Amino acid sequence: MHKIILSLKNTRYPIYIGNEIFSKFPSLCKKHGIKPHLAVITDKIVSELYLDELLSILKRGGFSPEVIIVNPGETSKSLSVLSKIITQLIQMKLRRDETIVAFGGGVIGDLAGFASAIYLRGVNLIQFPTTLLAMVDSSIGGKVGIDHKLGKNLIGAFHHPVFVFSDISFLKTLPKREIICGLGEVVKCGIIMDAEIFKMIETNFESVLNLNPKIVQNLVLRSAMVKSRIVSKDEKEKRLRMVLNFGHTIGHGIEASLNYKRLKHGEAVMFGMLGESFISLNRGILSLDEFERIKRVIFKIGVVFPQKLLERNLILKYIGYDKKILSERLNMYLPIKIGKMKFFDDINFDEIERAVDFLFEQNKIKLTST
Ligand SMILES: O=C(O)C(=O)C[C@@H](O)[C@H](O)[C@H](O)COP(=O)(O)O
Ligand SMILES: [Zn+2]
Repeated sequence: MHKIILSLKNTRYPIYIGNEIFSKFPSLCKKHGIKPHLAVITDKIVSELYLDELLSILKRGGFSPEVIIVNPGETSKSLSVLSKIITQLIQMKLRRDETIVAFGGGVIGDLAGFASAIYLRGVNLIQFPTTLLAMVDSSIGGKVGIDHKLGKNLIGAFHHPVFVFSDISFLKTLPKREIICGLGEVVKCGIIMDAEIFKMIETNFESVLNLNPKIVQNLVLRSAMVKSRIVSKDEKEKRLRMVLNFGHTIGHGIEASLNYKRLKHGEAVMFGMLGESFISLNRGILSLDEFERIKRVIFKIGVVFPQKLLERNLILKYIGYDKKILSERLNMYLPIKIGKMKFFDDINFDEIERAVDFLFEQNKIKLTST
């Protein structure tokens, strides 16, 4: 089992990563002083696959878990679902020094994480990600929150977990589409900071998709390290952390325009990365060669740009509501080569428009997953 320490100004916490480490979970909870009474928040899919096992290993370890189950999918990141969760937490009398375990993918991590940030003004959180996307990205760094109908993650907080527990063996039951979503954030880590990650996907794509444990564990580890390094330098996204938003300005606009249906976050981010790389290409700061590499990898991953469902102007409208734009000017990091980004504070909305138009021109993008 590997351990990465995320160090922040006021706290530090470990990210445990390994293959088939599930049984170690209760002893780690004990090591971190977790009280016996805890709330596991999960979704219907994860609960059908893994909840019995989690509950039995927790009970065997001396814990008394209670469970809250929500519907899977981004639409659960809403005020109404959050409110139901809070009601259940009150009814189960979860105390301030007790813990919520976010057991699931990115939606559960964000939603249960946000519940843990606001319930009784904050209780302990353990991030137990079960999807690739959650393991490499959303479980790390403390961003928790829900969506508003006008935009993604517009309501939220920074609330760090006591620890993150990533067992890559959970990926065996993950649908290919979810693996692909996670790969979106992995590719992002490659482009923004670790060219080796990008190369691994370029050259070992089939092994990654077939979940070769050695390669997958390496990708999860390297991506978690990229994320930890960035968050530890800029916890509250004053500047450097904005690099993790690569692909998300356009990506969030696409997701919101579809009302968070049809395209998943990681898929939308892939199109966002392609669009935002196009801005770099147009500015002459990214070579055509590097741009083509990015495009090839994204096309190879084979996500669908559901042109027929998308409306250019709606996407642009939602991009305009994005918090990155709401706060001040259009600031963003753009790739200048694979593995290296540069910050710009002079992006104008025309460039975003042209990038969105470019995505619509990519007729070659296969319609495979709708
Ligand atoms: O942790 C971060 O910082 C990120 O930007 C990671 C993103 O991949 C993630 O989707 C995040 O939730 C987006 O945050 P937002 O502040 O742009 O809503
Ligand atoms: Zn993301």
